[in-house]
Amino acid sequence: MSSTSASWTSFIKSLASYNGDLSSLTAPPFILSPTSLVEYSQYWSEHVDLFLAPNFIQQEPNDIDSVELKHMVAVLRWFISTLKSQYCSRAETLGGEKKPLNPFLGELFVGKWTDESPSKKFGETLLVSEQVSHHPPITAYAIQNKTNKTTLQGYNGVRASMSATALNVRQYGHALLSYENLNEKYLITLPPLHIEGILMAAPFVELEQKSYIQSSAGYVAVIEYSGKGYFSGKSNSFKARIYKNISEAEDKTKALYTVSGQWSGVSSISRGNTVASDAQVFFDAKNSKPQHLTVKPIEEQSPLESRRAWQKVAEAIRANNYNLIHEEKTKIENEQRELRKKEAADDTPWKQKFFEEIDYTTLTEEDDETGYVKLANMANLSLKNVPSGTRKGSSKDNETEAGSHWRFCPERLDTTDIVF
Ligand SMILES: CCC(=O)OC[C@H](C)CC[C@H]1O[C@H]2C[C@H]3[C@@H]4CC=C5C[C@@H](O)CC[C@]5(C)[C@H]4CC[C@]3(C)[C@H]2[C@@H]1C
Repeated sequence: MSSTSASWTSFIKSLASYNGDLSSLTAPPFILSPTSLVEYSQYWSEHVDLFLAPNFIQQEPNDIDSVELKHMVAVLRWFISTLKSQYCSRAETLGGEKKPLNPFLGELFVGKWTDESPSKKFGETLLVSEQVSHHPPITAYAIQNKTNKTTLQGYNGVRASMSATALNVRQYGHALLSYENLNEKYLITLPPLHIEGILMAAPFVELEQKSYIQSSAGYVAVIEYSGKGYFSGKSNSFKARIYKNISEAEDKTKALYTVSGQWSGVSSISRGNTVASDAQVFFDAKNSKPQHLTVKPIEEQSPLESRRAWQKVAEAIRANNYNLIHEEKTKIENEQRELRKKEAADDTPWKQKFFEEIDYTTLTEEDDETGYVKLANMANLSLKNVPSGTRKGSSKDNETEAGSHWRFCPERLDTTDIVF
């Protein structure tokens, strides 16, 4: 048995006593990614043209659909376009899903997408991603395009549990998309997922159950996910239906549009609630090259920036040098422990740079300028700190703890010394 499979076998055995904290797992080096989880926020905008598309969609003279419905279809297309980068990019570049580096409190990842449009109508798009919590791990992010007054903000935390053969992951958090010029906002929830293939040491992500996109214009998209052996038998499958509002979503025959196929491949769209034979191609993930963001060289980065902070660990992982990985990781962990001790002694707790914690259960729709409360109420979603997309009153809407969420503070971006 090779050393790899020997270490993987002992790793699988360790999973039997998995305690629910992913960072506590000491996975063997070949399953470790040299990339920190704080970098995953970039996967929300590797198709900048689709992210900005609604800004360039106007009402046409003999349109059947309202312009808001046309924008809803465009936002669904952008969302579907993010999934392959979010959930398959490690499999494509590293040969399989990997365990990301566990970001330290305050770790930053910033970058920008340059304007690749022929007419230069996009302008620059900035990403700021910050580890706002270490226990539990929570990453908050904002993607801002000032030229078209378009901003995505959101946060993500995961809770995972092992079943016999898969790691089941519940995502906490949401994304909020705002098109200021259109006076439209969208709430996007995050689907549950599971990691299959762990026993064969070839892990990959499969999305499951449902997620929602609620438009401030009332339209709502309900997306159902499935993998091999479900309704289509293919991996990475989904069926999305757009409805006039959440109450009409109770009846599939009221769907205005139905989109179905593979989020990592081709999907098609047709009117109504079935996918007709003359369905049009909706999105083709395999033939839409993602645009990677530009990150400044490590020597120009601040000590809090991810690729500079983890540089030595990332090099050790790429060299498959287990002892050096452990040595360099321990240095970072000890530094962090010392910082926390000093903060506790001086009573100067760490302050998040670009985001603030917020309890939405205390806000009325009018008070909440992010628009989250109004959109969550429109979609009948819980405001509490429960798995993303939990319907109000459902069995999972049971948390007693107040709704601790994270909100972007755009004004802090204007005064920061961080260089993009
Ligand atoms: C089971 C223990 C273990 O370490 O096995 C190693 C395996 C690679 C499986 C565990 C890791 O799998 C990784 C996949 C990661 C998710 C991938 C994409 C996203 C979307 C992004 O927008 C937010 C983060 C999220 C949900 C990642 C969260 C962390 C995951 C589950 C990693 C697991 C530790």
